[in-house]
Parts: sequence; structure tokens; C-alpha cells
Amino acid sequence: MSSALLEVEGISVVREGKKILNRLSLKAEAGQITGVLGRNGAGKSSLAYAVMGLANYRPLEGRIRFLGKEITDLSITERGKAGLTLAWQHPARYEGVSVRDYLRLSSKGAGEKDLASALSLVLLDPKVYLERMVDKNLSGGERKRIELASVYLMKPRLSILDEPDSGVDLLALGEIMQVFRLLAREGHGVLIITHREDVAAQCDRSYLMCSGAVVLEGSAEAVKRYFLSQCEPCQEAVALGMEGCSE
Ligand SMILES: Nc1ncnc2c1ncn2[C@@H]1O[C@H](COP(=O)(O)OP(=O)(O)OP(=O)(O)O)[C@@H](O)[C@H]1O
Repeated sequence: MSSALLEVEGISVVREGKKILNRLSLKAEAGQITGVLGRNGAGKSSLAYAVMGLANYRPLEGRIRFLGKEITDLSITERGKAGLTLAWQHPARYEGVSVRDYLRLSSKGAGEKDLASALSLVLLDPKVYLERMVDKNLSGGERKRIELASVYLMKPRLSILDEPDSGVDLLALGEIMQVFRLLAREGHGVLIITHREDVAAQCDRSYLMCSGAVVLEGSAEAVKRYFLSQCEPCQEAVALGMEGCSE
């Protein structure tokens, strides 16, 4: 039996008559950071939604397996219970909820010390931030970091992180990658969705996506090189009748 935590096998998703995922296959292993790299519009977020089971992203063909069991027809809630979590590209705001309560919700049983150390991991001072509200007064980057702290406390079997660097400055990025590394070292799986080759390069393995399909799989460094070499795999995608990237 395969050891992969997540196995996506040949899924296709159509939205408003457009095939946004095209027989896409990939795997994410426990204890590893897997990257999905692609330009804007490649279909990365759609892949995350399909894996999480959002209603409009049910595959027309193919299947998704998690921990060896088929989950293609499971609801979002059932997938969450099985250990899948998605940190959205744009984190939500919760008016009237303090950072402390928000973090507590994500991890039953976490004590004050755990909350503080999770905030410190994402470079936010617990003395300042535990009392703040998860509302519009937090900057986008602060909310993003708080969401990542909550994922760290939750410790799902597989965290899917959609553009975890968005709104986060370059200096903090290296530290934040360390949070994912910690999760992987603890045996959890991490799937990072990104359009930045420097983020993908820090993963253990990566996939390059173009026009809803995986066009290259390999070491993160190799995928980064391909991506930077004017995205040659895109030419292959075009040859297969897909749209290819616009650039
Ligand atoms: N509901 C929808 N109806 C029509 N087209 C859609 C819909 N959702 C997504 N798409 C299209 O599918 C393609 C993939 O979108 P997706 O958001 O998955 O890309 P992405 O790689 O995450 O992009 P970005 O890096 O800009 O976030 C895009 O061309 C997008 O316009």
C-alpha cells in the first residue's frame, strides 16, 4: 500500500464551462513539505478547493484519497475531521473575537503557554497580540500569521496553505517556513501553494502547474529552475491542447 498521505488521481474540475483542473495528479507525503508552484490562474487555489471538497469544485473524473481512503465524495466537515485543513489565501476576520479565543478554538486543550509560543513562532509578540481582536484593525500580514499560528496549534494530518507568504514581508518569510518545517518534522504533511519560486525552492518536492495540469514533478530546486526558464513545460501543455500561460 502507498504511504502517501494525500493522493490526487487524475481529477478534472469544470467551472462555468471552463476546465480549470485537467486530469491533475499529485501526492503529498507525511513528514514532508510539498510545493505546488504556478503562475496566476494556473489552477492552484482550485486544486486546494477540490481537495477540501468545496461544493462547486467536485471532480468530474478522477479521485482523491487521504490516508489510504477515498474521500472524493466526502463533505468538507468529514474531510476536516479526517485531518485536512486549508489556510485560505485571504484569511477571514472575526469581529469581536480575540486572538486568544481564536487560537483556543483551533486547539482544544492548548494552554496559555502553547498559545504564546505559537504566536512567537510567527514572530508576533504574545503580550501584544493575545489581547487583540481578529478584526479589520489587524493588518493582512498579521492576520495571515495568526492563521498560521492556529494551523500550527491545530496540527492537522495535512495542512494546505494557499499562498502562505501573501502579505508577509520577506524577512518573516524564512521564519514562517520554519513553522512548516516543524510541522513536517513532527510527522505532519504540508502542501504549500505558491506562485513564488523562492517559496517552492524551500519545499522537499514540488509540482509545477500550468493550465490546470501538473506539467513537472521533481525536486523543488529542479521545479524552480524550470519555472524560471520561461516555463518551458508550458510549451508541452500547449502541445497537449491546453491553453498554456499567457506570459
Ligand atoms: N468560478 C469560476 N468560474 C470561471 N472560471 C473560474 C472560476 N474559478 C476559477 N476560475 C478560473 O480558473 C483558473 C484557475 O483559477 P485559480 O484561482 O485556481 O488559479 P490560481 O493558480 O490559484 O491563481 P492565483 O495565483 O492568481 O491565485 C483561472 O483562469 C480562473 O479565472
